[in-house]
Amino acid sequence: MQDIIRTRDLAKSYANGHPVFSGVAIDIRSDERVALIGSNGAGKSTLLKCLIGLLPSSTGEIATLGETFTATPTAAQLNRLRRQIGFVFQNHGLVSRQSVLTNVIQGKLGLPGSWRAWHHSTARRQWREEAMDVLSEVRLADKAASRADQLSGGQAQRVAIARALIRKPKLLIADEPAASLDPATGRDVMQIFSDLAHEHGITLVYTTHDMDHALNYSDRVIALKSGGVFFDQPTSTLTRDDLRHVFHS
Ligand SMILES: Nc1ncnc2c1ncn2[C@@H]1O[C@H](COP(=O)(O)OP(=O)(O)OP(=O)(O)O)[C@@H](O)[C@H]1O
Repeated sequence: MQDIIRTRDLAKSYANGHPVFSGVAIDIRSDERVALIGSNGAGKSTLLKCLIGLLPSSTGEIATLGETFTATPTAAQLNRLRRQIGFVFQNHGLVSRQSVLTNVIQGKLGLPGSWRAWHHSTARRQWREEAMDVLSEVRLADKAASRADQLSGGQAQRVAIARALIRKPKLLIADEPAASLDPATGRDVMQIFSDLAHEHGITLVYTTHDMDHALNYSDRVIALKSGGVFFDQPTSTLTRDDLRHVFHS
């Protein structure tokens, strides 16, 4: 299987000099679903951002989606990376006064011809159809005409997943996608996320503090602790006890 993300000897310190992590070597392959875990401040978000070129790393090499760079990608590399990546964050980031359909079509922004994605009325018919297809996949086709601020937290997060999917990404990056949801809704969102990534052959990398979300929706878990990778293992080989060691000294 092809490597989607590969790092060697990756380190990151912020301007204050405190190293967040060092010596990070990971290989994430095509179609894998990877949970990135670690305590608060372990460096999960920092690592995610470095991997996709949104933050400069301090030393080491990164190859993401075939773009190899040290510290930061070039503007052209960043452009190519953005076109192939879908993002979902803890706060869904929908435009509250716009319809669900418009929000999903806006997932096309940044792709060629995307000025037409500002509103569903100017979008290509094909994009409106694609938006309805991805809304069906997250079971929200009946909410297409609703305003985004009329949705529950779980529904909003499902729309955010649809908005990421319409980009037809090779890589989906999700920073704590279920952190603000109640347990049942969080499981529902993670299941949809994990199933759709698998069905579409998209590599999924998500961060979580929830041991069940790490164990139930991934193929592999990478744990950060004490400034480096504590373990990197197939999920099938891990127990809750292994995960507990990540969160306790
Ligand atoms: N912009 C910044 N400038 C300086 N230090 C930062 C900055 N962003 C994060 N840090 C520090 O880097 C470390 C890692 O932060 P990061 O947010 O990556 O951790 P995390 O594992 O994602 O945490 P959480 O689970 O709380 O979201 C923390 O000590 C944090 O205070």
